[in-house]
Amino acid sequence: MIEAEFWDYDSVDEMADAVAGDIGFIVESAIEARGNALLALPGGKTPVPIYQRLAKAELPWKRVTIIPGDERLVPMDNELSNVRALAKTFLPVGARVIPVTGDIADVKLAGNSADARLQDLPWPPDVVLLGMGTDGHTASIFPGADLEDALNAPKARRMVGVTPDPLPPEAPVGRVTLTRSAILSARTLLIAITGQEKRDLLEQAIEDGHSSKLPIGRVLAEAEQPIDIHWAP
Ligand SMILES: O=C1O[C@H](COP(=O)(O)O)[C@@H](O)[C@H](O)[C@H]1O
Repeated sequence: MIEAEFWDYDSVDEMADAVAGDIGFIVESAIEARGNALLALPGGKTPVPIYQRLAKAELPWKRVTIIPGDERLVPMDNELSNVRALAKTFLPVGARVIPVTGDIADVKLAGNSADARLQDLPWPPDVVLLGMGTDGHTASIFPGADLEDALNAPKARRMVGVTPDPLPPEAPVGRVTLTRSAILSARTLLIAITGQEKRDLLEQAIEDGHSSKLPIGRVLAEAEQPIDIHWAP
C-alpha cells in the first residue's frame, strides 16, 4: 500500500515556496546530523520556481551536493541538459553540482559511467525530488524496452542508461536515470507536479500500484516510506 499524501496549493508560486521551504529544512537537519546534504533533483520546467526560491535560502551551501536525478544525453551547454539548469541556479550560491554524464554517446555506457560517478558519493540522498511527464515517466524511467532495467536493476545500482520509446518530443534523446531502488533509497521522497492532467494520472497510478501501466506507478508501488506529493493547478 503506497502511503502518499497530497498537498494542494492555489498557485505554482505557493507550491514553490512550500517545497523550497521543506527542502531547506531537510538540508539544515541533514547538515546538523551528518555534516553534509545530498539532493537529487529533477529536470524539466515544473521545478524551476522551486529552485529559484531554494537558492535564496540562507543555507550552508558549501556542504550541499546536488545531482540531477536524471539526465538527457546532450552536451552540458545544451538547454535540454538537466544539470545545466541546476548549475546555473546553485553554483553561484556555493553548492557542489555534479554532472552525471560526459560526452559518451552510447546510452548503456553513459549509464555505467553515471553509476560509477554516483558510487563515489555518500549515499542515500537526503531528498529525491521527482517530477512526472504527461506520459507517466518519472526521473527518466520511461515506457520502452529499457523500463525493466531501470525498475529492476540490482539494489546497489544507482543509475542506468535508457532509450525512451517513444522518444518524448520535447527532448527526443537517450537518457540516464536513477534506478527505482536508488530513488526509493531516499531519506525523503517528494513529488512536485502541476495541472489536472498530471494529477489524475498520478492518482490513478497510485491506485493501480504494481499493475500500473505508468512508470511512476511501478516506481511508487515499491515505496516503503511515506511520499509527499505537492500539486498546483
Ligand atoms: O524529461 C523530463 O521530464 C520530467 C517532467 O518535466 P516537466 O517539464 O513536465 O516538469 C522531469 O521530471 C525529468 O527530470 C525530465 O528529464
